[in-house]
Amino acid sequence: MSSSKVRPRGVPASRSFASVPDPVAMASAVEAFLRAAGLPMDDENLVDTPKRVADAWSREFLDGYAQTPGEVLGKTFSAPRGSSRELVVVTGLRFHSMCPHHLLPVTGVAHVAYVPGKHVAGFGGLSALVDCFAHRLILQEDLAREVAGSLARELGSPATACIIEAEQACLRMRGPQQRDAITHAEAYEGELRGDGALRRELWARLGARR
Ligand SMILES: Nc1nc2c(ncn2[C@@H]2O[C@H](COP(=O)(O)OP(=O)(O)OP(=O)(O)O)[C@@H](O)[C@H]2O)c(=O)[nH]1
Ligand SMILES: [Zn+2]
Repeated sequence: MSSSKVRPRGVPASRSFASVPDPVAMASAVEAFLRAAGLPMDDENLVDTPKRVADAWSREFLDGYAQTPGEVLGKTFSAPRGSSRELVVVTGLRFHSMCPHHLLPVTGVAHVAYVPGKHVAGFGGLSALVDCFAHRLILQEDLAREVAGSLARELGSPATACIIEAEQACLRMRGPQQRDAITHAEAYEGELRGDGALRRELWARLGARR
């Protein structure tokens, strides 16, 4: 069977992906796109562009499809018992992504919080978890939901949150031309879903960093 028929590891069956990335076919498609835009493909700055674009997209911008949350979280540790099961908050996790509608960049920061259940994650794993979903074609709201949801599942956590602040090139550079716009999205799971004391504590701690 050709490798192009194999769905990447970690891609849920509910999502339809025709194949794993094929950088050679991607490069030809980029070349066809540039030619169709009327650009001279013998220009020294364009001649290698199709390959550069295909490499960047297949290796960096879409590599999240080949990852699973469990793998990228890496080694987890048994949660400390008793009173130390308090809210863990990690702010300012920088990420980049590509918007699914215009294929333009989104850059931003994610703030991730959870109450340890059975396991705690290494902080590096939390950053990798954000990238695992950011490096797919995903809406910002879904990015927040996927991070909060997978953290709850993988760590057996009773409360998780992911808050995203981003700069969307499709809002800043085209269409509405809102050069200063910052978009916000948040997602909560478990005990953080309700607007109670834990949610207030989270926002107090997020507010303290500003
Ligand atoms: N909610 C949400 N919207 C997004 C995200 N990324 C891009 N968009 C928006 O999706 C919309 C796509 O709208 P369309 O009407 O199909 O495209 P468009 O005519 O180019 O839209 P305008 O940007 O309004 O000119 C745009 O308004 C984008 O700003 C995201 O992560 N979340
Ligand atoms: Zn867009």
